[in-house]
Amino acid sequence: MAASVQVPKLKLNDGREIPAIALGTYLGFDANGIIRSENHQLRDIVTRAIDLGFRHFDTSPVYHTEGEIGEGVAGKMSAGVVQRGDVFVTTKLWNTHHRREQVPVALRESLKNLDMNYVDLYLMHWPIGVNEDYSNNDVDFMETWRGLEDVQRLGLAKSIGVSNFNQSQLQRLLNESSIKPAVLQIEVHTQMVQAPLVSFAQSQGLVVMGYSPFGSLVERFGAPKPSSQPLLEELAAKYQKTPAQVVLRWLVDRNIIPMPKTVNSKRLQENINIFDFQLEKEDIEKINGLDTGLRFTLPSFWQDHLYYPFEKVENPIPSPFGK
Ligand SMILES: NC(=O)C1=CN([C@@H]2O[C@H](COP(=O)(O)OP(=O)(O)OC[C@H]3O[C@@H](n4cnc5c(N)ncnc54)[C@H](OP(=O)(O)O)[C@@H]3O)[C@@H](O)[C@H]2O)C=CC1
Ligand SMILES: O=C1CO[C@H](CO)[C@@H](O)[C@@H]1O
Repeated sequence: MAASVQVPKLKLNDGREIPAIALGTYLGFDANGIIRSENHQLRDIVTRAIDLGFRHFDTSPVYHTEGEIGEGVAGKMSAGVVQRGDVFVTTKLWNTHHRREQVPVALRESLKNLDMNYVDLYLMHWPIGVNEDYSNNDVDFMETWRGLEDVQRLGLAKSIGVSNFNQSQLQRLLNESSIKPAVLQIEVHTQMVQAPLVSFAQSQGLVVMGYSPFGSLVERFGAPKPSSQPLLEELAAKYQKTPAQVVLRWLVDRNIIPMPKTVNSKRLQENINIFDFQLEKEDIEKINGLDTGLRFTLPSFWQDHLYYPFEKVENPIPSPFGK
């Protein structure tokens, strides 16, 4: 059996610590909507991940993976491998629950799915509020934030933060919040380097979590495979690592928490074996140079929403959620 990796931790502005890599658990999307785990695939990968040293799991009620994360963690707790305090669980508030009084209701539902009595980190998934039928509403994300402050005070979430906020939204949140956000979760990969937003958030004391770290590597939307990216191949040979490991380390060396998703045991092991090397500064800069500003998560169907965080496009894609 592979040895367990000792994952370092970063300090949050609320005094707590957060493991420096998380396992992503969004299984993707097909014609039937969000793909669900079958045959306990996700529970088993969480179990394996704990054996390998992963201690941080990222989910959301829209991923339908909270239940199997809870089962995987509970199994390892029963086996005496970890205690609840050794594991860091991040989940998110979905857009249909942005009114202040809906926040504890939504989090209690997530806790029921997880079979836990608190989460380590609760993130506002988007600054965008929608009604049950997915029509837009104009609930101010500051109202929603008051709800996140409430659940932290109630002890249901140890730390709170946001995802998919742009810089001006984050600035407003910092100006108007009673409890400052501890984390900003955004898309970060070699084609979406996010230098200005990352440095702004870090300068304000937030820890940045980078989602879709392989966004530009995997073969989707015609993007090249890792092996076809000459710079990453070259660096992989230099550091005796794989291109995927070089990319994950590039995030770690920028003090960003990578959150790679895999349901493959071999790649799981590959993705956590990144704490025994470090990229030289000039190599970090070379990778920064791959930036094209390409977003994979671009929900342009929400672009007429008052709090849509990204640039608008000419032809918005149809919404996969209701109307
Ligand atoms: N806050 C937000 O709005 C968002 C948050 N997220 C979070 O971030 C996580 C990660 O992002 P995600 O979009 O899933 O994409 P990733 O960038 O993690 O890419 C996942 C893909 O990469 C493959 N892969 C994993 N490891 C390797 C490797 N070592 N070499 C080659 N290919 C590999 C996976 O395949 P396989 O499984 O077969 O290995 C899968 O196809 C999500 O799971 C979710 O938790 C994601 C999107 C938005
Ligand atoms: O986290 C995410 C992944 O999937 C969701 C649904 O497709 C996205 O909206 C979201 O940001």
